[in-house]
Amino acid sequence: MLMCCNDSFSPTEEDMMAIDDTCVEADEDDFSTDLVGFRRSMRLCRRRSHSAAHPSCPPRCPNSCCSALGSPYEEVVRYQRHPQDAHRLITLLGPSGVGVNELRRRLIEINPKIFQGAVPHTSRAPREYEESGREYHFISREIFDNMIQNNRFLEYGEYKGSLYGTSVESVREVLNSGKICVMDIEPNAVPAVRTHELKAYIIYVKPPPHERLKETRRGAHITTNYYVNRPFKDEDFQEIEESARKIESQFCQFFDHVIVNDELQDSCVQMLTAVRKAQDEPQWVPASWIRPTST
Ligand SMILES: Nc1ncnc2c1ncn2[C@@H]1O[C@H](COP(=O)(O)OP(=O)(O)OP(=O)(O)O)[C@@H](O)[C@H]1O
Repeated sequence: MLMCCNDSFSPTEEDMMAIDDTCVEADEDDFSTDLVGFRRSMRLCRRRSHSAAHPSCPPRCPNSCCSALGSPYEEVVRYQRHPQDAHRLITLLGPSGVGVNELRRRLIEINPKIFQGAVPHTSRAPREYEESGREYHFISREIFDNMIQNNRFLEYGEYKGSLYGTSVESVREVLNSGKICVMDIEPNAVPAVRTHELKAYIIYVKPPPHERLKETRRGAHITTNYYVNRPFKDEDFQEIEESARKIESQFCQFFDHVIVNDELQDSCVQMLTAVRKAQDEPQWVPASWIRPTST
């Protein structure tokens, strides 16, 4: 368990042991196909996802998102979250297959009293064991479309004929409960989460050098558009590396922290430290988050 005093926390020896336990448990975990499907459907659909905020941003966007994407410069100021303020949204970003989902899952597993994911929405029918508001908010396609029109999603996409998306409201719900919301995003959602309200802290998950990538993923399995849980192949590593290069070349200015996902346990420790710093220590953020400009 993590200590959490006055909204701050710091990993202790016990936390590190919890990380060890989590890692061992997770290694031994044999995820059911359904659970894999649950985790994957959001991520796979995100590969073809859209960000709701981008097209709707006014020319002088107060969120400094669109303008920052197109400009090499952005005015920044030092910001420290007040203990009474909502936590910053923690977002994990990285090439598909690098381990973004694994890290997010482990972080929440380490201390679900502190970390939580936002409940996504979907237009697909619930399965027998699913409960609306727990796995997903199950809504009709019509309502989903309506929410898209009203810019209620941070990102959304279609997978196997159903829509999936994460709404600002779902993230807000977690933040309002006092927990730290952890979300994995696709690059095109960067503008949507970089807002005055969410103050997203973006952790980029980077693949390690080629040989280490191959070595560490020797016993691991990947889920692609066509296969659930098959061993990694050389082309997967090449795809991860190629995708990493593209993300880095286009989005590196938005990375608040970079984790090279080599050994999982090290990555978990690094992630905990980064998350604590994001919440409790001064960070550079866009000036417009602190002094929103009038439009
Ligand atoms: N550091 C690591 N060492 C060994 N295996 C890892 C490591 N990180 C992740 N994995 C494994 O790699 C596989 C892919 O990870 P994960 O599902 O988190 O990928 P992802 O980045 O979310 O991509 P996708 O979009 O395909 O879901 C999983 O089986 C995971 O357990």
